[in-house]
Amino acid sequence: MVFRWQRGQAPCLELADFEIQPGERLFVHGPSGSGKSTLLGLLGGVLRPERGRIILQVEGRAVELGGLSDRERDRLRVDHIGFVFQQFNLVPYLSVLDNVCLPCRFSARRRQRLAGDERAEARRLLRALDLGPALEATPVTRLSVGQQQRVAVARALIGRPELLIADEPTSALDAQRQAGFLELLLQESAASGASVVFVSHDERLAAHFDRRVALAELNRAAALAELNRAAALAET
Ligand SMILES: Nc1ncnc2c1ncn2[C@@H]1O[C@H](COP(=O)(O)OP(=O)(O)OP(=O)(O)O)[C@@H](O)[C@H]1O
Repeated sequence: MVFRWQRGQAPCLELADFEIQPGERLFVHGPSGSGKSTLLGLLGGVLRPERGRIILQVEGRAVELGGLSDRERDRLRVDHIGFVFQQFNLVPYLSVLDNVCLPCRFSARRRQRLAGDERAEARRLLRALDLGPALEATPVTRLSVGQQQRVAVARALIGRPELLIADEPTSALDAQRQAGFLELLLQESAASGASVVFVSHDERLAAHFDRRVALAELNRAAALAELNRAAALAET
């Protein structure tokens, strides 16, 4: 699969084939600027590859993202993929509980999986992520960064999406809180059976996952750039 941000420029990503198993927790690492967020954008159908295919297994069907219209891709994303972004992207004027329930407002599929009781499930997730009832009605802007991160995880997991995509959600936490937060994220995603793709430049976090992969191992574009740099250095 090949992706470039601008025509005529070198590809940002040129990936060899790779697969993520259902329920597998994958850790992808690479230095800043190596294309981690770009990879997640492609997996989530927010970006389109120039060549190659991205196939998701949903409800026993193999769905190729490139074969869908924009609307179908949006629908697939909201029904089957949970995102945790670097900046969380919580809605500032909504309470904690309403932020967590938000995906269910847009997805009948997620509501169905919860038999329609999304507020009860939002509360269960918040408790599991160590956020007590006193916080439910609080506007998210009054939470600490660590609390906002956990709200973002609860929102991504509500309605049991098959895939959880997380983009450096621990970058603002100290080492001890990172470990606790990751345990919670992985426990909850395991409970809902979701596959997890988690990207970070911090390789210490890899031990928490089933499999780790360096983006450079997958990315021929990065490998080529590295070879060219090495060749240029050897010439000087
Ligand atoms: N919207 C964009 N338009 C053009 N180029 C972009 C855009 N977003 C990212 N890039 C470029 O793509 C490359 C990979 O960026 P990306 O954000 O995917 O890296 P990253 O590994 O996630 O970095 P970080 O760890 O700093 O978040 C960089 O060279 C970046 O400049």
